[in-house]
Amino acid sequence: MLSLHSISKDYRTGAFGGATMTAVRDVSFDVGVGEVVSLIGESGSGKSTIGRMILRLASVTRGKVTFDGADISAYRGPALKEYYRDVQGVFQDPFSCYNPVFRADRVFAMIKEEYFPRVPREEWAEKIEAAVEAVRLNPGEVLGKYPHQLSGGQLQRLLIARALLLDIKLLVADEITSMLDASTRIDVLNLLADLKARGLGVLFITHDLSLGNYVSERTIVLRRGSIVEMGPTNLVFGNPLHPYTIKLLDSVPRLHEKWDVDAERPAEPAWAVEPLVEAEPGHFVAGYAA
Ligand SMILES: Nc1ncnc2c1ncn2[C@@H]1O[C@H](COP(=O)(O)OP(=O)(O)OP(=O)(O)O)[C@@H](O)[C@H]1O
Repeated sequence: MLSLHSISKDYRTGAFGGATMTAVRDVSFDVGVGEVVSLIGESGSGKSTIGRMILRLASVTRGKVTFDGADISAYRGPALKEYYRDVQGVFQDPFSCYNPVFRADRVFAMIKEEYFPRVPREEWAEKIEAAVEAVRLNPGEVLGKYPHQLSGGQLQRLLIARALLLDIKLLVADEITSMLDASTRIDVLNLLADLKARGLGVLFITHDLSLGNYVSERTIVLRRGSIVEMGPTNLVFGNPLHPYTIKLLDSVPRLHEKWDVDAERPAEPAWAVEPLVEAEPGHFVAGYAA
């Protein structure tokens, strides 16, 4: 379904844009139909940049992203609109996606105008109810409410319901649980399991290793823009082989801390991007030597 072919992203930095920094380097992976894949790494490792490139919110500097075999960079106008029928993103901060002046379900009206202008009002109302129920919300409790009358978890689920109205094939979920409290977080994770059961593919972007372990069948560990380890989640968690993954697993309680680039650099002067080696079937580790 979705394939990343050696994609890289350079950002221009410096006062006059004269310098560049490579935020993502030679990243390749696939997300299959109905597959949940976790993309894990510390803050600044390039996870969101990858999500944004998949969603066409950031350009790809080198390499390409294909969906069902077609290069997505070529899509313009109607073709891009069709792409968004298949692929949608949900992000960290649900509050920022709503205008406090309007009722929260206005987000559905925008989809109707754009994609379903001719669907009759009653049929549309039924579609909305079904989508809202699919995200484990009670339509009577949430429809017609203003954003401030709903919780972060409810707002987040309404955004997922909006994506479901389009009958998408892939959801890019970027830190969708990080602003939720612990119990709501579990609800949203259970919801992802439901979505998977419906055949939806999910790229679950998180800095929280334990959440990745909970939801995904495949895990990709990103470090400074490069993949250091990837494979079936049980192997990556049960038999981590790259020193960075081992360190991440050891430091689970501290993962929310901002990664301090300058503080870490002197300790690892010789760090380089190493090619991925298949250490055991399906389990790839950068620079692995048996
Ligand atoms: N628009 C931009 N211009 C310049 N640099 C950027 C831009 N967006 C991101 N970066 C830089 O690219 C690197 C990767 O950022 P990115 O947001 O992809 O990381 P992340 O792993 O998602 O981190 P977080 O979990 O904090 O969101 C960071 O060093 C960031 O400062």
